[in-house]
Amino acid sequence: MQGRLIYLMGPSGSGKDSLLQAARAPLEAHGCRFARRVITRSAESVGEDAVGVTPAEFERLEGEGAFALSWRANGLAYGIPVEIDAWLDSGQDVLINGSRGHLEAARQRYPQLLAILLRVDESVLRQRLLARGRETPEQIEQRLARSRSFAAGGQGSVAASGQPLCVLDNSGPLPQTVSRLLQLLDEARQCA
Ligand SMILES: Nc1ncnc2c1ncn2[C@@H]1O[C@H](COP(=O)(O)OP(=O)(O)O)[C@@H](O)[C@H]1O
Ligand SMILES: O=P(O)(O)OC[C@H]1O[C@H](OP(=O)(O)OP(=O)(O)O)[C@H](O)[C@@H]1O
Repeated sequence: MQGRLIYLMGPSGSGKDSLLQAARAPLEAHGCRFARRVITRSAESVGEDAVGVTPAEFERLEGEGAFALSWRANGLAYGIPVEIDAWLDSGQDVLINGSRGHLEAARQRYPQLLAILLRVDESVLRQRLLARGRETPEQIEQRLARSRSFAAGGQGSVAASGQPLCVLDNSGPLPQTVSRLLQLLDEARQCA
């Protein structure tokens, strides 16, 4: 049986990377794989364990078909390595850090994907982004504005497609969100 693509998305600062790290061990114990993203952001930048490449390298990799999914946002390019297809084909579930803006394109390629939207109140988001210190205050405001435009439910928003979407709140302590994620994935497995 084909594995399931679990597509985690949410605004900058909602805790995607923290959740991926915290849930990694229990999910790997269940055979779930984690894709390492390729990003045109310097490798030493704070945050996730991604492969940092130059824009030219990214274009070359993309042209060679190295990515199962790729998108541009926040002035950066992001790629999910094509090796996830072999993992899915061998029946393993794969969890990725996705983009709200790319969700519909991702569904075209993976119609069975499980979409999970991580959310946090905007005031908490701003505080977390400032505390993380990876972006400038101006970049943080741009990310918050991007988030508001998705939340408004207009064209291109995650809510506009009418497709199933699980919402996971990360306003509370991270261990609580991890438990809810594991529970949600268990339920989804039983429905599959
Ligand atoms: N549940 C939580 N409670 C408190 N702080 C959190 C929680 N989840 C994430 N954070 C913090 O919020 C900041 C943004 O989280 P991060 O995982 O980098 O978000 P994202 O990957 O979605 O941008 C980080 O400094 C992280 O430590
Ligand atoms: O369409 P969106 O949902 O806005 O997503 C755009 C991009 O922003 C996030 O990445 P990134 O790691 O750069 O940002 P973050 O860690 O600040 O969330 C997310 O993982 C997407 O790659």
